[in-house]
Amino acid sequence: MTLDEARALDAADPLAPMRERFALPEGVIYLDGNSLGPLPVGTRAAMTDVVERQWGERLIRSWNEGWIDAPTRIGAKIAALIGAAAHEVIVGDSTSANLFKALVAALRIDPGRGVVLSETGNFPTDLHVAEGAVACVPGASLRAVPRGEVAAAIGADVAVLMLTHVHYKTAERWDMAALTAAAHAAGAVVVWDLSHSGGAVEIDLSGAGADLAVGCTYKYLNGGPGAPAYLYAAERWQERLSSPLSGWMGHAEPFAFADAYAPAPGMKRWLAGTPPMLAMAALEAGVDLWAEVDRAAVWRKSAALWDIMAAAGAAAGLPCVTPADPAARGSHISFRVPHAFELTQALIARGVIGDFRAPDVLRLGLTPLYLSHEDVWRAGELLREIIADETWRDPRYAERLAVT
Ligand SMILES: Cc1ncc(COP(=O)(O)O)c(C=O)c1O
Ligand SMILES: Nc1c(O)cccc1C(=O)C[C@H](N)C(=O)O
Repeated sequence: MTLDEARALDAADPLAPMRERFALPEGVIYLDGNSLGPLPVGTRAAMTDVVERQWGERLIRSWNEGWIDAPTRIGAKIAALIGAAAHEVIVGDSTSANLFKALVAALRIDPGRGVVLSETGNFPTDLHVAEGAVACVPGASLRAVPRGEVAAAIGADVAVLMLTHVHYKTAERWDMAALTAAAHAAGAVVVWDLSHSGGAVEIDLSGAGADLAVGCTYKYLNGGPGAPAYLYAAERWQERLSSPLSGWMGHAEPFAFADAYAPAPGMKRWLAGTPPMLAMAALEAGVDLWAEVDRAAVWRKSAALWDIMAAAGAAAGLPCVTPADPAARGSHISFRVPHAFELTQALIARGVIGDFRAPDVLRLGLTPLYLSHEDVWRAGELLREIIADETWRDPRYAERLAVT
């Protein structure tokens, strides 16, 4: 790929105007939208409105003027992105907390089965939360096996298969329909973590016959740092499952102030406490951008950006750990290299922000809403340069950071 070819792709790119909707700093090529999405321009006005007018002027009346329904309203918008029905998704709490709720609820379906099956090397919070969830359910236990052994390990004792659809480090993608079918055939349910796939790849929860899913909104949905996460429960499970975090906002009648808990119908039962409205407002502004784009164009562009960076990585001699088949991966690309940390820091010093995942992965997020083909081409050129001239060996780039 030449610079002119990249520019020709940009000239024909139907998503190119979306770049103006993000407040990205000058001189930065942002390849970390898979960890923290950038600020949408519209979020500023949304935050001003929620603070100045909704909170400042309308005060508590705002709960009846759109706040109380925000978790289901925003959930319905996210549902459209993940192949769910509008009434199957709710927004609230963190992905970690939602995962806990989903796992405990799923473990309680059949007390005769107690195993949560997952993969070793899953995102740490998934395994940590599963450890905590099994400790809350008598007879339950966690079994994590290497990725290649997961399918064969779905035995009669498995209650829940817990998988991250797109792997945070390698971007490997599970075949959602196949794994869901395999789990169902063995009598288990599946909890999918969509954190690295929501807004990154096409998802069809309904088509896959999915049971439960959770996902993060501060990555590809651009909801802001620590934005509330989402939880999906297929309609067929909604009245049978309830949340172990049985808080008042999940009650059928929160303002009856009853002593005894009675779960709300539908998805509201998964709420625990009061929704964080400032964060909800930012999230909604990010999610609303998705209504304006042709999603098929997003997935196509993601594959084109990937090809540009894969070619640059190959030219630089970097081993790629992300599958080449677009159907088998997410929207980031990862290279395994012993000096990945230093390379990441050297790139950041030159304006290309990616990230490092310990111990040896350089990870680059390819987000079609605000990256051009030229951006990715330039980032690839810089990567080749830094490797060729060995600037990454500068001792400054070895200084460790608390958050990577
Ligand atoms: C697969 C996966 N699950 C969950 C999370 C995050 O969970 P939380 O928002 O609770 O920190 C991340 C990233 O932070 C992730 O990559
Ligand atoms: N949530 C994060 C944070 O608070 C600080 C730094 C990174 C994150 C992340 O989201 C990490 C991300 N899930 C990952 O895939 O590595």
